[in-house]
Amino acid sequence: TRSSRPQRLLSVVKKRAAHGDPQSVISAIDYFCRHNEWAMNVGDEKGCILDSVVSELNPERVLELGTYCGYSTIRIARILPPGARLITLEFNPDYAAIARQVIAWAGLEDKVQLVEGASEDWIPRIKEHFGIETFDFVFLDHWKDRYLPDTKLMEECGLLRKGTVLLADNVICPGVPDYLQYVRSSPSYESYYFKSHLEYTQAEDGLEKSVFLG
Ligand SMILES: Cn1cnc(CNC(=O)c2cc(-c3ccc(F)cc3)cc(O)c2O)c1
Ligand SMILES: [Mg+2]
Repeated sequence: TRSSRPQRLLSVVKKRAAHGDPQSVISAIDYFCRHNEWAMNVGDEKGCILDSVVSELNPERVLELGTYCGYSTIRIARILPPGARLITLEFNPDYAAIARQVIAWAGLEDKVQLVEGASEDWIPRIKEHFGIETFDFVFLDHWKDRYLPDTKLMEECGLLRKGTVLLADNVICPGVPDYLQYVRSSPSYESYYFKSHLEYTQAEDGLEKSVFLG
């Protein structure tokens, strides 16, 4: 049977990118998705915004919701300070299996822990399972109808502290209207919209950066 899109992405990475070189993995995926086959990675344009938010914050503890093929996982992990850790949750086992190989090809497996399962099942267990108090940075890129309930769940589980930065992908396309309304109207958040484009296209999309005020 035909290979899957994530399998095709992994084979491009192995063919075009240098083992242990995260930037070459990022470039190989972006080239393929722009010239051969679109895929729902955060992409190069929004990826540069992600890079700037992460490098300004220099987070020690990072949570990513929605791994897909690991593209944003390696974008973040490649610029984390030594000793920093990224936990990434992926519901789909096929995506997770590909992502593990992409992360390993980039040589970043020591900074990343990929966990398979539903975010609502894992979020309440992160503290005791990973020995983590709170997160410094959270990247939301999973199912769009889970952004708001999972954000409320992270608040309830005490995983956010004064100053924790949430960065949400796709706030325009496909869109997360309930999440946007919440973080923009809640007194517990200070939000900012980075206008950009849907990965590899000219359609509008953007990232919403929301600082938790406690
Ligand atoms: C199945 N699945 C596993 N994870 C997820 C969560 N991600 C998305 O849904 C997602 C979707 C799109 C997108 C798709 C079609 C379209 F026409 C326009 C945009 C872009 C993204 O950046 C995304 O993150 C979905
Ligand atoms: Mg996305």
